[in-house]
Amino acid sequence: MKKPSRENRKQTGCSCWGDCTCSEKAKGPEPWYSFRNCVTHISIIIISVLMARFWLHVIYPSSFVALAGKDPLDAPVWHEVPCSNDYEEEVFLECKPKRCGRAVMDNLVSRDDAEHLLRLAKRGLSHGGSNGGASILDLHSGALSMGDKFVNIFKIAETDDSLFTEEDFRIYRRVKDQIRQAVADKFDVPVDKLHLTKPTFFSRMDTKKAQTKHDEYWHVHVDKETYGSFHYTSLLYLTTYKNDFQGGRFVFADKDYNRTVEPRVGRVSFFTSGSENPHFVERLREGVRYAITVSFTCDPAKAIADPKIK
Ligand SMILES: O=C(O)CCC(=O)C(=O)O
Ligand SMILES: [Fe+2]
Repeated sequence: MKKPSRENRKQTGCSCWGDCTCSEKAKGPEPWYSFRNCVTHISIIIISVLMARFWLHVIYPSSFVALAGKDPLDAPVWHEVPCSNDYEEEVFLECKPKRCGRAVMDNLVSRDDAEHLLRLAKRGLSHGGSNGGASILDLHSGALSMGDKFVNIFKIAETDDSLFTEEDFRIYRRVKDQIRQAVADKFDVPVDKLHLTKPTFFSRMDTKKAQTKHDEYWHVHVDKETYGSFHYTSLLYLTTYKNDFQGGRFVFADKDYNRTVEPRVGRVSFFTSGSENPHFVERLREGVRYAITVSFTCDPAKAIADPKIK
């Protein structure tokens, strides 16, 4: 159909922009832009926007869903995911994951123990701390972040008798054993086949600008690749999201959604360490976040001993 002149359109009242019923009103020649055209074009635009949103979501899953929100859980959370083939070549038949996924529990570790460990973490880390936003204290090797390096906390303890007590280590071991038992139960592994491995450490994260790669805790990673020996990773949170810090949620970067675990004092989260569980910690916007990463391996050659007062 020939496009009418502007003059002609005025006469027929056929300007769909703002008047989509023009074709009904129009007497005379059929309008060049009818009501039906208008509806078709608007539908195409809506469908295109919805499809673009869908594909963007597939390529960049930006939607966050909470696996475990900040409030106390009534019951443990379990989210099963298909295992990656990361374990196929491995020989630890009784121990390596037969099923994979993530669990979150609020009633495993007592609040008293979590608070005791928080005081221990603060005391230890007060003797060091990185220049960037992430510091660690490893009571097994003694590694403590200091500036952009590490020092040995046990050297510092030699000159400060009150730094660690027997009670600190007793609680640390008890909590580690509670978590180990829960991992063994959930993944159906004989508990004596699960060995503590390194690194197992306290972490402190804050809003300081990163100075080294160690400070950049917000990158998606797979623990089995990053740390080598891990089969099961667990985390015990010592501070609470939104009360003690903003940002800092733990995030499983799944293909469909980012699934979050919001830290709270005493909350334990554990998961299989392969590439079925890529994850990161959201950047902190405010406050300070404390946690312990407790790591387990099936490989007896990679086992580490419980920490002791030196
Ligand atoms: O602190 C956390 O929530 C996670 C830390 C982490 O991903 C790790 O230690 O590998
Ligand atoms: Fe990790």
